[in-house]
Amino acid sequence: MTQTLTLRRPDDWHLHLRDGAMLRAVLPQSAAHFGRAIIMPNLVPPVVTGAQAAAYRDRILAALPEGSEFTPLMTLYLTEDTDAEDVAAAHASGLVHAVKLYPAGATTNSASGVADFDRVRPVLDRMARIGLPLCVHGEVTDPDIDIFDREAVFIDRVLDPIRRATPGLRVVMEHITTRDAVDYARAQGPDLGATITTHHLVINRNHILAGGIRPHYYCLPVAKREEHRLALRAAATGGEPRFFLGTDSAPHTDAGKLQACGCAGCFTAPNTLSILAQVFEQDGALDRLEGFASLNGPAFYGLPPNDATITLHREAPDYPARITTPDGPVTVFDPGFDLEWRVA
Ligand SMILES: NC(=O)N[C@@H](CC(=O)O)C(=O)O
Ligand SMILES: [Zn+2]
Ligand SMILES: [Zn+2]
Repeated sequence: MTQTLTLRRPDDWHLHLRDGAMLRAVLPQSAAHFGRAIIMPNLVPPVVTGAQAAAYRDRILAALPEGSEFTPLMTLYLTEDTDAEDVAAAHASGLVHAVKLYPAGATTNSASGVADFDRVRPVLDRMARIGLPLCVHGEVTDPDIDIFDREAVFIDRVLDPIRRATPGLRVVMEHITTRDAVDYARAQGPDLGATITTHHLVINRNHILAGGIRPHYYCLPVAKREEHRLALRAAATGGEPRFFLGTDSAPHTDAGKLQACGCAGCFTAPNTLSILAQVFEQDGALDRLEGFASLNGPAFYGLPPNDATITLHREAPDYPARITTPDGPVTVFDPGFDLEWRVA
């Protein structure tokens, strides 16, 4: 039995670091294991302009623990008023690596997102020309659409039409949760990638709702039926280059999660790699973990893989059930089974 696993240092292609005290509390958790991360721009107010992204990057760098080698890769939050010139300049300077599309109202802090997709057409056309990827939260917001169908309907009604109208646009389907998304992604060319979270490889909707409601498993897009989880497992562990890790680690305080209308998001940064090693081993694919976590993402984003490596040992990891922050405790995602791999 393999006792030690060494891989190129992984990257996280979808991460929420928040700001202020929460940023300082959660950043060390990601910086301990990951080389780089695509930083989500859904702050309050959102990170819309290049100047705001530069200032946010500076706050992240200032919050990094001494000696840490973590590089934040910044994104811009697409609004109906986004200026294509500003986006292009922020990309050309090397600051911005993607633009994030939130359908207005789809998820946490998405009120400034896009409702009328015609209004962002000039920005999308410009992005296609300069090769800047669009990261997409893929759920429709129509209240008449069942929440478990919102991803599949988004692919048909929004994503595919946008891609047809903007040839050459590079798109990342973020945090996919359905067999429909896996099948769609597989049928596209190399200008389409898809991130998969750690928690969607582990939980289905029963984990949230059966035998009592478990708010710490509630995230968006919400976990679906078991058949969808199995499709995601096959996609993540199957070695196809279009699928890569984006943890969507999304910290909320327990007070925010545990209320009558609780926040969406799972905080997985502290134990993501331990969980992934176990998931890949269960599926007989330990040799493919490096592709998923460390190679496929950089290849899509046109960056070299990290030179540094990370080693895991077969040993129970040691992480707290919740971390303390000045804003209150934040519960770490519980995979529901004992973990066997520890990051050295
Ligand atoms: N995934 C979530 O459930 N929440 C994210 C937003 C997002 O990624 O949609 C957050 O910012 O809390
Ligand atoms: Zn999202
Ligand atoms: Zn997210």
